[in-house]
Amino acid sequence: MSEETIPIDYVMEAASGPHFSGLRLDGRLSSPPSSSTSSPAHRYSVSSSFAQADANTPKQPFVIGVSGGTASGKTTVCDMIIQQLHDHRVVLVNQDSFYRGLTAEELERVHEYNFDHPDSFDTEQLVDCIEKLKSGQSYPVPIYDFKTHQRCVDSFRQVNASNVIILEGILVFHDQRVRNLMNMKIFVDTEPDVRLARRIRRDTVERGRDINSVLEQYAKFVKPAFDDFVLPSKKYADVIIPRGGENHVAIDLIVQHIHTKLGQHDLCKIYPNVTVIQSTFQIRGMHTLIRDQDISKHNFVFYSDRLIRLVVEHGLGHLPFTEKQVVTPTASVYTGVDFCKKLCGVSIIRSGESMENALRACCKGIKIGKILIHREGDNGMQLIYQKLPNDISERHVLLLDPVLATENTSNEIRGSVDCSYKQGG
Ligand SMILES: Nc1ncnc2c1ncn2[C@@H]1O[C@H](COP(=O)(O)OP(=O)(O)O)[C@@H](O)[C@H]1O
Ligand SMILES: O=c1ccn([C@@H]2O[C@H](COP(=O)(O)O)[C@@H](O)[C@H]2O)c(=O)[nH]1
Repeated sequence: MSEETIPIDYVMEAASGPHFSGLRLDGRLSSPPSSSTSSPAHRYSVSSSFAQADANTPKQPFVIGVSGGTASGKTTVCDMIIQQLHDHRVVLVNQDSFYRGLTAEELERVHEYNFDHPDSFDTEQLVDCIEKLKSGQSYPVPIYDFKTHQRCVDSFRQVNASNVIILEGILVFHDQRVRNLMNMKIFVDTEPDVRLARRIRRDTVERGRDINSVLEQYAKFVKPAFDDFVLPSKKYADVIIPRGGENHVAIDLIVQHIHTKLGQHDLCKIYPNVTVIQSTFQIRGMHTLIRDQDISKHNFVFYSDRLIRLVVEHGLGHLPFTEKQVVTPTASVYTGVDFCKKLCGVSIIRSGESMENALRACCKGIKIGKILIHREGDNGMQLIYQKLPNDISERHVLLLDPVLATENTSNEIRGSVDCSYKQGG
């Protein structure tokens, strides 16, 4: 392995850091592995560069609060927003996860416990969670069990920092400290009788209740608390969605607004030669696979190749063409096109300085025509773009995702690009 490459296991470990959303296994390594062929300096600089990339993340996450009565369709609306924001990393935090959990005494008299009162939530912990996520740190969110009314003692959901944080719950607008953390507040407004019907079905099917206890709890606690706390907090909403998840128009408008706020399109407006390759769940699925510390080397190479192929194909689509005529086996003339320039591939580890050096080294005598950004790794790449030298002759540069900077890329893929460069550390 050359001085400039980094062991795959380490690259993947570093890449599983806090710039990813979603679940993360507890107890993952966060320090470099002890046995490795790369120099300690290399290993240290990769580790610190990831931490740095996080601290330097230019924008704070966009925090959306979604409130509404029980069974109004909050979760459904959140799922629809997440689906439509597929090209951004989004995490969903449920206020329910911050239920305090009942003491033995309270459990004995569970029918007298008011789960709809603000005091039943640990709001300090909820605030701490959102503040940490906003500042780019990950957070161990508790797991609450609606059947036992307890939190799991030995497990939690490790939520990582993301572009968008959605906080959902009946009382997320009640406390001013929580409201102040939000950039957008949505209230899902559904008729009480529809909500009650849904709640009866959901609580008997999913939460282990019988109809009588659901109705009793509804009359004693749920409805009064809705009138006292949930409904009055509706006035804080920026957007009210009647009919919840059925309201596709409202959800489309909200998603459009979030896209604008995240400034994805502005990047392309400011830098006309930047092209962002839209992410899809399929692409993110492959990124997830290659970053998994348990992936086999064979699968790592297989999925890396598939990802690189997407970038290469996209890059080829940006090359200029000239007309070319060929003679077919039946002796007719076919007028087609031929590339008139070549691609230059650059694989970069996500670090401001080393990326710049990589580009400078790679692009000596080359003018950068188009820059392709693969969304999964675009933070570092936006950074480097702003520092690019512009005194170089004409060629196209293709930036591959940093985690793919290994020597395992297949020859077939390597053959698609004119020149490649590997930079580690
Ligand atoms: N538009 C809808 N039509 C029919 N059922 C729905 C609709 N929206 C939600 N539901 C169902 O109602 C129940 C509660 O919805 P959910 O989105 O979990 O509400 P909340 O998060 O506000 O409690 C779920 O069982 C869900 O499948
Ligand atoms: O142990 C518990 C905790 C909560 N509840 C009820 O849940 C709803 C809130 O959840 P939604 O998904 O927003 O409906 C709240 O009205 C509580 O009454 C519970 O029954 N048991």
